[in-house]
Amino acid sequence: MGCVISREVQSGIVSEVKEEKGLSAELSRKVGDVSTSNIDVGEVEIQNGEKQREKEENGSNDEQPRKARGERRRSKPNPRLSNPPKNLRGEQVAAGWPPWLTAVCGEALSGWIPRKADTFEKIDKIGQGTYSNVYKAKDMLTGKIVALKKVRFDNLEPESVKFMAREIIILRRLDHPNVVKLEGLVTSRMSLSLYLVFDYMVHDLAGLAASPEIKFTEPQVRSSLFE
Ligand SMILES: Nc1ncnc2c1ncn2[C@@H]1O[C@H](COP(=O)(O)OP(=O)(O)OP(=O)(O)O)[C@@H](O)[C@H]1O
Repeated sequence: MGCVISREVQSGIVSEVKEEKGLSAELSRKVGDVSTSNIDVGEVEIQNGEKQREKEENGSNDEQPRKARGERRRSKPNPRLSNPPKNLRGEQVAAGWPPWLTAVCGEALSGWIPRKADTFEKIDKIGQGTYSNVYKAKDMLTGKIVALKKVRFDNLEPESVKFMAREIIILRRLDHPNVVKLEGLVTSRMSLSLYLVFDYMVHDLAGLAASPEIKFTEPQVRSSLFE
């Protein structure tokens, strides 16, 4: 995302209806197993708990040869060590996020719900980046004008997904008047496509610099070079 310096409106949070089951499944497979169920953890705990009780009832605890310390820890799971990230992913998938996205940037999604693509009306294509096309659009829920950045995934390569995930994670953390704000994401549970929703900026730095009418002051030049 280039440096954009003129803020006009804010967007709402966003999601999409289009279902792309095959592609989504493929990407999930490539990005890694993002199973959202915690059932296996529960079963292990119950089974081990029952085994432990049986041993105590039979008084057979001491009959077993002592295992190495590390092995004992692995065979007796601590209920407090259940996997919170998996729980979080489960909640996020239930909320409508696609598993492949929660797998790569789940932490950056917290507090958001996905918006549907049909709640935006595209007005015009306004730009293109390395991994994206950018559209001016109207948020039909709020009436605000936003910039929708449609991310392209190159042959479902995990690297391009991770690249996009890094951008989301960093933008979600940034809160600075000179950095355009990421307002939300448009996607859905079975979808592969993803739009980032930004405040719409009337101008960008490159456009202003190219304009003969605009003269930057020295402090402005210093500041933009620093950034
Ligand atoms: N929030 C926005 N408001 C208005 N126009 C925007 C906004 N975001 C992007 N654009 C336009 O879209 C163009 C492409 O932006 P994008 O952020 O995808 O790519 P980039 O930062 O130029 O390149 P890269 O993808 O390599 O980071 C920008 O140069 C700008 O003209």
